[in-house]
Amino acid sequence: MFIELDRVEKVFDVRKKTGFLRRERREVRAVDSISFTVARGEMVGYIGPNGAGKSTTIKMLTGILTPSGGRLRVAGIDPSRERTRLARRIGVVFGQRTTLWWDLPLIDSYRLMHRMYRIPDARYRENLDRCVELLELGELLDVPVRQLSLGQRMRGDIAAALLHDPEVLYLDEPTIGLDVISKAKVREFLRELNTGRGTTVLLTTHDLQDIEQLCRRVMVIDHGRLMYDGPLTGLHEVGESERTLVVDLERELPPIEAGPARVVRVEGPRQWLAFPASESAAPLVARIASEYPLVDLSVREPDIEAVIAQMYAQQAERVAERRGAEEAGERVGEPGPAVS
Ligand SMILES: Nc1ncnc2c1ncn2[C@@H]1O[C@H](COP(=O)(O)OP(=O)(O)OP(=O)(O)O)[C@@H](O)[C@H]1O
Repeated sequence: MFIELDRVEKVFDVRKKTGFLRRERREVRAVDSISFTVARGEMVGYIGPNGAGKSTTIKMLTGILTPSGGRLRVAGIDPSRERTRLARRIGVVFGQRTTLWWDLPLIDSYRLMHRMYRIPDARYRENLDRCVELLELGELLDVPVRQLSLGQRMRGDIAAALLHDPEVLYLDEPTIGLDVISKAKVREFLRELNTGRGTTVLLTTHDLQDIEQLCRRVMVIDHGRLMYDGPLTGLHEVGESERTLVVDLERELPPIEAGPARVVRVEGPRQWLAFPASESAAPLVARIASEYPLVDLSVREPDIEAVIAQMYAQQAERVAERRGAEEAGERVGEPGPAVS
């Protein structure tokens, strides 16, 4: 397998100021025992709500962050140990940030990368020419990056990530904020990259159409846990299975025992318990209230369900808009009364 994660964890130690001199320490379990594999040449969607742990996973895959536990390999390499060696084989695009030099013309960023990454001349030329052609960058090469539109800059960034011919490309929101035409260009390019060149692609996005048009497989992460791994068609099943009870206790205590609910997260005196969505929360709440020093409590629907519902709603809206536009077009095109 090209990418392998075996019970990978990332725990952040966060210190929060709670008083003049007091600081509270708490753990954030950003990635919680995630296991998956990706074969060479696959294109996989990696989705989840804000704060689910997507970026943390990608940062571990690139070696920027070291896992707190578990085993992780990309092309047989342990990313955090051999980050430089791995860097030659991977490409990364963060939609919200650019790796390009803001004040320089686009081509100068590419020239700098050519030298910085010691890309052999022939390979650099060939890759640059291909990206310029397919991403339609020809007229943009002499334009300073700050003057590019978001869509142009994104295409520029994708080219930058591919100049050294990586075997795998990680994309974090590559179509965010782009207009319909730019989105289509980026998607078309990624499809060609994956099918034509066999580049493995891991795609993080909030846009269901990205997934629909590009990925046969999608992985869903929520609260650091992998909730679903399979074809897009099965996605609606996600989140239907469990709800979460968020319990605030008077003090830090060992994990609450209240089957069938199970504690999935503890942060100081706050505990999160997952329980089957089909069951009523009332008996569970009553039991915890009688056995534990309870301060506050709330029931949370799965975030991921909301995200997926939103993704589908947006898509439905787009379809409705398109239909509306088509119908309006038909009306305009309808023959009017004959004029003699
Ligand atoms: N350096 C850090 N220190 C402390 N906590 C962090 C750090 N980086 C991320 N976190 C926390 O880890 C959790 C997962 O964050 P992450 O950025 O991986 O989520 P995400 O799924 O990429 O979200 P988004 O869609 O908003 O980008 C969040 O609770 C976040 O606050």
